[in-house]
Amino acid sequence: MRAVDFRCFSALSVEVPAAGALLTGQNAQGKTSVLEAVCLLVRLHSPRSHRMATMARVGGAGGFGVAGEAWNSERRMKWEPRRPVSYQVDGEERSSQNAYLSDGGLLVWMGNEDVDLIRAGGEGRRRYLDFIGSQIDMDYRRALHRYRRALKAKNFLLKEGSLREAEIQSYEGVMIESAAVIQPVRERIMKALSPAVAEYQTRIAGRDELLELDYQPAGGGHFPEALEQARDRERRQRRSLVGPHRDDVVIRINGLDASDFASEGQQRTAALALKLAQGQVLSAGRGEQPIWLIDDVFGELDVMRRNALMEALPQGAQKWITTTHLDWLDQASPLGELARFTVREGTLES
Ligand SMILES: Nc1ncnc2c1ncn2[C@@H]1O[C@H](COP(=O)(O)OP(=O)(O)OP(=O)(O)O)[C@@H](O)[C@H]1O
Repeated sequence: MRAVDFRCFSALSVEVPAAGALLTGQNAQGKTSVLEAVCLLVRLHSPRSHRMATMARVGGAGGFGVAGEAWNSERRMKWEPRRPVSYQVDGEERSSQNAYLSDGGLLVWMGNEDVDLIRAGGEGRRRYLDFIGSQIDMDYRRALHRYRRALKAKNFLLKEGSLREAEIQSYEGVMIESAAVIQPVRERIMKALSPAVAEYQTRIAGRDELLELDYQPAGGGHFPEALEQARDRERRQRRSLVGPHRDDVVIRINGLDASDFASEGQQRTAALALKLAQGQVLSAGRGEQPIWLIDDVFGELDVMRRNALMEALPQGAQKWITTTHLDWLDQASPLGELARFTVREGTLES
């Protein structure tokens, strides 16, 4: 993988074997940025920022580029201010993000902030579902994009108290069409996730802990009717109140809502279980292993969970793991075969 003017790296070049890489370094040296570059190359997406401009190196030429071999093809993306983003596969320009991603690879990102999937509001859980849906189903990705655009336009009109009712209704038409793709896929994903998450929770906790996922589509899954019923309220409150952007997933452990009742340890275990299950559903959906980007997780876990996580990660999959120290790594561990690098002030040494 190579990157130019990306975050703190003026030039980054790293050859990684099929097993993956273990990146060690103190805080603020560039470890997460390496994972972020891989994430961008594979999914054109950063878990840290929606704004490409933040990824261009401060003090650099203004733009950035990322390139690398993945899935038997050479992939490149280049971002420059005020220019269309360039996406290339094997030297050929791809016209859009969708075209670039259509034969791209799968990916799971794990980080300590994953605990917010349990603790925080529904937005993170929707993003978690969307990340799966967008990787296994291009129609889902397209529908989500259309839905978001129509929602934004509708909210704009509602906010200005606009009387352009016909226009609002045409955006609602697009939202209804897109929701008819989004919600059934979310439901399917939830069905595939539920047993996997429950199994990982018990495995990582080391005891029986019943973890249940309960998908709650906003409006009870009957979007057009819910929209009709919410019409006056939406006009009064000047914003969209129903639809897939309000769907949620309630997570219960032993019958109790995990955000309110689970212990810190149970929540951390559930976050790991959700990500492991994400990987399982992705590989079942596409018949190949995702790349695992694991940011600073191992050093923060207790021995039992760390060992359980190590064993639960699929053996054949490529893993990129960052850590500030290697005290936790047993030489006999399956992660021992990963290539090792030290990250120091925006440089990488083997
Ligand atoms: N666009 C940018 N240009 C230059 N430097 C940046 C840019 N964005 C972030 N940085 C800096 O890059 C450095 C490395 O950040 P990164 O998050 O990759 O570090 P890290 O090694 O993962 O740290 P930690 O262990 O604390 O998570 C930080 O000092 C950060 O402020």
